Amino acid sequence: MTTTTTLAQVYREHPIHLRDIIPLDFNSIRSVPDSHVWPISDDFSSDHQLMVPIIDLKDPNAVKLAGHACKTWGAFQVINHGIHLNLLEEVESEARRLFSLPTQTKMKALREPAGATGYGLARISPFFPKYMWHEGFTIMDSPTDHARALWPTGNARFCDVIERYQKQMKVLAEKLTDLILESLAIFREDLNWDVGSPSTALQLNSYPPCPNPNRAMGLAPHTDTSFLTILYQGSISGLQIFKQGAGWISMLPVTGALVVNVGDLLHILTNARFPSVLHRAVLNQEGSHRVSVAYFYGLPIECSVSPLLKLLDSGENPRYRPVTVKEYVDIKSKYFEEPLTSIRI
Ligand SMILES: C=C1C[C@]23C[C@H]1CC[C@H]2[C@@]12CCC[C@@](C)(C(=O)O1)[C@H]2[C@@H]3C(=O)O
Ligand SMILES: O=C(O)CCC(=O)C(=O)O
Ligand SMILES: [Fe+2]
Repeated sequence: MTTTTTLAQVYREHPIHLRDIIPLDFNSIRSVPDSHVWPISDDFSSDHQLMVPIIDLKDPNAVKLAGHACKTWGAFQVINHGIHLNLLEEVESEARRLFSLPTQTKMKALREPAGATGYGLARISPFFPKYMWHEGFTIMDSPTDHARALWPTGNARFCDVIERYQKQMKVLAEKLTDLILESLAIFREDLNWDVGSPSTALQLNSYPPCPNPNRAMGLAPHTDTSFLTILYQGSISGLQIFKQGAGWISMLPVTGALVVNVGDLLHILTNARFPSVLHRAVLNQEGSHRVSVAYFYGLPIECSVSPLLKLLDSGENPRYRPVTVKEYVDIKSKYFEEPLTSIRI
């Protein structure tokens, strides 16, 4: 019998300290403690007029537009993506219901130090000197075990909504992957992706109202360890992407739209032609409770990823050595800064 590693198992090999998992009790806090104060940055509230592209998936030019957006922005928003607004609203409302539970209930689903799923701070917390104004809930595969811990009875609605969302996100992620590959004139046969099923994860993010939103950080700058990420951010702004030469740019919410981010695996595959986008979440000035839902779509864990030779111009060398997804997740868990530099040739 062959045993296949899962994404959750890879993260299990990188345990983190409980103090980097347990969020603040945001309900009872009246001021920002020093542990959560970040240096003031003038670009917290970006006022750039630049607009990240919004692509209609039914547009006959969608392939070209997606390629251009990946190249120049590393992100775009999609409309007409086939996911009903109803389901988006349901998943947001289930996320809100979860994060509104009393702290001691949420602690029943706390992520274990050597675990990948459950309630807790973002995995990247240990890499920053200050804590984030954030609580998250990570789901890989089935939501049932954690849901039962939170709601011993009456968890059917949560599980039903999450499972429907996971299924539909997978279909959309595959559609977007085909679109992006087509923009590069790459066929699936050029790839070695048949070595297992895609590695996926669903992350519910919560940014509670903050007494001093300019001094705290929602989610610190990072790139996603995925091929692509599909994010639903509801109607409250907070997501910013970093654009070389322009700085931090707000990704303004568009009703029913989904944000697509280029992740590190697509970056490696395209030899940085489609660079993974640095992004962060800043806090809401009006004191609203922001919630977002991210679906990480990755390649099979045993899949080897390297720059596609077909994409290289004459004289262009591959910048990265081949890595398996497992190896890359390992590297990123150890060297959060510059993980891509550590695999440079
Ligand atoms: C499949 C993934 C992707 C993870 C790790 C694991 C589960 C949770 C994801 C996030 C979600 C929040 C931001 C991030 C940076 C974090 O801290 O946890 C993400 C990270 C990554 O993209 O690396
Ligand atoms: O909440 C957001 O807008 C960003 C979330 C994010 O970047 C993530 O979950 O990886
Ligand atoms: Fe992210």
